[in-house]
Formats: sequence, structure tokens, C-alpha cells
Amino acid sequence: MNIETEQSGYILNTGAEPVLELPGKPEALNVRASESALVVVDMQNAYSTIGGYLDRAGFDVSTTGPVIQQIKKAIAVARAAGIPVIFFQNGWDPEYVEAGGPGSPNWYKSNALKTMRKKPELNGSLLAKGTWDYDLVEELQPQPGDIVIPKPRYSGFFNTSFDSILRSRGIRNLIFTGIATNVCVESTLRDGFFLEYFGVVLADATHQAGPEFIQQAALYNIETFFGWVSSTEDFCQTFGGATGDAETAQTESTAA
Ligand SMILES: C/C(=C/NC(N)=O)C(=O)O
Repeated sequence: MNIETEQSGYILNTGAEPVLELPGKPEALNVRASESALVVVDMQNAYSTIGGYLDRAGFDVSTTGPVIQQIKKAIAVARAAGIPVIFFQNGWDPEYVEAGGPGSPNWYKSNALKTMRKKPELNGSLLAKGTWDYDLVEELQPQPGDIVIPKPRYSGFFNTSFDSILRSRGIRNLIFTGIATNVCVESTLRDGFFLEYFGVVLADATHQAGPEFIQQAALYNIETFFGWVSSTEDFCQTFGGATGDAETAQTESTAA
């Protein structure tokens, strides 16, 4: 970009760009690729791998495998379509200063902190920066051009650069994937709603923390009150014209 211009002002989006219809519930949503971001919430070992925090805290993570595969497809299509891919990583410094002490409700509600208090041998291993638990899963690694945002609480808008990053790019539509639907995905989508972002969840690219009915409850809440619910297939069809085949999208992206 040439910044030595005689005029100021950055035209964020061109009127020529087609408006696409992303199928969803309760109805389809009109979107432009340049005004959209794919948000990958907390796809860390902590939330989707046996031996990670959720597993150690007693939550079932045995069915997260297909979700990782769906996210992989959505990421490939987003990259090929020029849609920013934004990864969140949840956690704190190894001393847990950012987690808040007994003066923070997080101290009492975070199941990671509670698990470590119950099992002191785990202290320093759950959701601490620099650990395996904090790392993004091997299958979903950021590539150059992707954006990674650390976050210290459930909502991706709290104490992060997320809102500034979105506003400076003219992004209005947030397409959510990740874990957990009922905690960090929903918290971020809700905060986005209050900040005038249009939030869409790709249902099959998300997973709940808790029993299966919690997934349905979260999706009901989102589709009824805060946003839209779509699928990986619909996202891939809309933005890639493909069937969501990650390799096809990857090839298209390399060829472009
Ligand atoms: C339970 C939980 C969920 N996090 C998330 N990424 O949704 C936590 O962080 O304790």
C-alpha cells in the first residue's frame, strides 16, 4: 500500500463486491467477504485433547475430533477467499497473575484454577502460556497472515485488541468456530452483538463444555437472541463455492 498520498482516508470496502447469502437460522444473512472474519475460539490442547484442562477437570472431550476437521475446512476456505482467520488463545502467565486472585470472580469460577487448587501437582500446567495445554492443537496452526489474539477471560473482547483489529479492517460479520460453544464462543458472540457485530456460529465446527443438551441450548440462545447459526458446509459453499474440501481450497489458495 502506498501511504505517500495527497489524500487521507482509507476506503475500507468497495461497493462492487458482491453481497453473498450465508444460509442459516433463523434466516440467511447477507455478507461480504471483505467485511467478514473467521474466528477460531480457543482450539488449544486444553479444550480438545485428552489430558488437557477440560479433560482433567472432568468434561468429555472425546467427541471433539470431528470439530477440528470442520474447522480445518472452514479455515482453508477462508484463507482462499481472503477472509481473515483470527485465532484466540485463552490463558494466563505462568504465575497466573492475569487470572486474577481471590479478588476476582474468575478465581472462583474458572474450572482450571479450581482443578489446580484441588490437585496442586497440576499447578502451572493448565492454561499457562508456554505450556502444551495452552498451545493450539497441532492440526490448527496459524499461517502467515492469520491473526492470533491471547485472551485472559471468556469473552474475546475483554482486555484484548480484537475490537480495534476488526474496526480498522471494516469487519462487521464474525463467523465463529471453536470450543466451548456455551462459554467462550457464546461470550464473545454476545459481546460482539452489543458492539454491533453480526455473529454467526458454524454449529458443526463448535463443541460444548458439558453435556450435549448444552450445545443445543447455546445454539438456541444464539439463533433466537444474539445471532445466527449456520454450518461449515454452508460457509464453504458461500465463500468458496466448494464443498468444504480443505485440500481443494488449499490448492485454489496456492494457485491464486
Ligand atoms: C470452561 C472454559 C471454557 N473456555 C472456552 N474456551 O470456552 C474455561 O475456559 O474454563
